[in-house]
Amino acid sequence: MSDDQKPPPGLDEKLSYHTSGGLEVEWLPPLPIKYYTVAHIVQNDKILLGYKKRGFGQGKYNGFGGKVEPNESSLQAAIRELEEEAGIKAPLKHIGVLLFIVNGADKTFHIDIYYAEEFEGTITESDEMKPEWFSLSTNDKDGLPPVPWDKMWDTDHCWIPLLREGKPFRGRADFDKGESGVFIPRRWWYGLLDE
Ligand SMILES: Nc1nc2c([nH]c(=O)n2[C@H]2C[C@H](O)[C@@H](COP(=O)(O)OP(=O)(O)OP(=O)(O)O)O2)c(=O)[nH]1
Repeated sequence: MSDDQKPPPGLDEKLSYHTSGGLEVEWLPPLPIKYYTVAHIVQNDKILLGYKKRGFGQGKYNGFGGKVEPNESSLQAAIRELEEEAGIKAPLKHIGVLLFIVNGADKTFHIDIYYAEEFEGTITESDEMKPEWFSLSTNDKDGLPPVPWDKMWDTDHCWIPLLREGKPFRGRADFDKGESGVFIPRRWWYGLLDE
């Protein structure tokens, strides 16, 4: 197996190589794990994302999520965060894991990634997120804007398309933090879970 095909430290399941980058640098050393969630509504060719108004990742578009609290499961946290941040309830399905590490930080983010094709309730803006629909298709018929990749976490383009296909995946993305506080992707790897 060539170096780029080999899963990174921390991903122990049986995976088929999907994509990678930043191979010229080493993976960052392991750090204690903290659990997070991120959830998306995906309906055919459209995806619901939120513009993050404050906190970590401010100014970026992302799915809805946050920290898993001590007395809840990851799925419970994902459902709670989706309701708090977008005002809706959805039958979320687990599809991916992203290990996210920032150079110089004190923890590894283990991010459980969820999606659902349906939801209940009215999509509502919250203090933290402004929800908006985007098109995953290159020739959208509904007049929706395309997914704003340049305003999202770098490397999300590696796995967002897998949500539409319902393909389980695992990945790792290490980032450096630039002087102006921008996050610069350092090394990343994504694989599909062997079914
Ligand atoms: N799509 C994507 N999401 C990421 C990446 N890195 C990263 O931390 N996230 C997500 C995981 C969490 O949903 C969110 C960080 O959690 P947060 O900062 O919102 O958590 P929080 O404690 O403020 O949230 P909360 O529990 O107070 O609502 O960002 C990434 O590379 N891609």
